[in-house]
Amino acid sequence: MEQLQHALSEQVKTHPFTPQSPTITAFRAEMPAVGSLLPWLKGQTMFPQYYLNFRDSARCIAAIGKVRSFSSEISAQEFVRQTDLLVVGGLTFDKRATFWLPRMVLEQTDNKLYATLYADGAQNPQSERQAALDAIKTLSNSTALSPVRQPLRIDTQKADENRWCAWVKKAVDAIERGDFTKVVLANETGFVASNPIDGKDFLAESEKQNTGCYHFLYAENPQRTFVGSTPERLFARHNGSIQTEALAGTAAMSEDPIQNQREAAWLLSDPKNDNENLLVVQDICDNLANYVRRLDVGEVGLKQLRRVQHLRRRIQAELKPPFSDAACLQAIHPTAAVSGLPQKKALDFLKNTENFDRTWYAGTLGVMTKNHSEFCVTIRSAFIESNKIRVFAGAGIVAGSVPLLEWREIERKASGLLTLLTHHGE
Ligand SMILES: C=C(O[C@@H]1C=C(C(=O)O)C=C[C@H]1O)C(=O)O
Ligand SMILES: [Mg+2]
Repeated sequence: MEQLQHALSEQVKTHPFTPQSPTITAFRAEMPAVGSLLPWLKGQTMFPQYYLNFRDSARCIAAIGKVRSFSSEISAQEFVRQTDLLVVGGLTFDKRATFWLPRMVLEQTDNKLYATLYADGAQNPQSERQAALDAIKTLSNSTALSPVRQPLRIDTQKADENRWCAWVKKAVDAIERGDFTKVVLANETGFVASNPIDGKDFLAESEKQNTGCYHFLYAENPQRTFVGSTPERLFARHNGSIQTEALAGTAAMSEDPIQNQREAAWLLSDPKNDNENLLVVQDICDNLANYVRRLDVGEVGLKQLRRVQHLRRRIQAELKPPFSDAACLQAIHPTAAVSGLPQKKALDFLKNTENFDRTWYAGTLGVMTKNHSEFCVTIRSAFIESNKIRVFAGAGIVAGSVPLLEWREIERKASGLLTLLTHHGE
């Protein structure tokens, strides 16, 4: 990190910081890859803080501070197109957009660590120079990660087993009446721990145990951190190609490989779960239709995790120019994997049934650049506030859904995060 500090200070010292230049300057430096970026992030006091460890590559981003903000996906995209810089952020479940250009971004790939520091020419030159120098100092801050295991006590639950089963029954009745074909109900459960839970420690433990996922963290301020480990991609775009997927339909996973295989065979042949998945395929394909010139849906496969396994169909498409991330976000989020189908009817049902605001749960977080953008779906997630944690989990309700089985499904999904606190790691 000293290497990065030195290289960046040299650049900042010689930069003119001309008054009222509208442009953003990016100062860049690189060094060989280090271990996890989470100890660095844990050592920071600058907010917002953002972290995204990608699912299918070694790429990982950690960012602090904010130089510019964008309250719509369109304005974020315009900025990215004009400047060729990166923005981070996303959309809440109900599509409120928050994107920003951070002050400092660390990006790690297989073998390199890149640091980029941004300075805004539209700001006062003296204060921008100072802000840049302050950001460079953060590179030497780092706090060792600590274990997170501790006793938890359940505090509040938006739906207990009985209420959940009533919600599911109401949904199945509405499906039988023909109001909609799928709705994804969710629950929020709050727990109290004896000591404060550190979001970075928690996520580091999740990275160890919940492999095969995107790991994300977003903290707007020191009081509240949104974290999670999701198996689900919203989309990844490389120039004009996008890769998305229908991830829906669930069976149990345990430490018993024979049992897991039995569950997998059942999942792959169960019509109710296949229907859950196919409705997501239909939703994504219909919503992308206007923006693509070719679209392929892959064969059904399995996405196996620590506590659950899912059906997955990969979807690959060629976008029509001008390859718009904003259009993709608006077209497919929230997919029928987290909302339902038809969407409007399903969302109305959720508004009248769920007794909490989802905010960032089942939203999307990612990064946007001119040529490459990637967003995950923020399920398997939680809010951490001091010694309290609120965990979210949902399940797709379709014709044939059995309330008690859907209850077990959401309890298993939530356990992916909760067992990090309550069980012994390896
Ligand atoms: C809504 C969630 O997961 C979604 C619902 C699934 C299902 O019902 O089978 C599977 C994966 C996700 O599409 C969640 O984990 O909160
Ligand atoms: Mg399900």
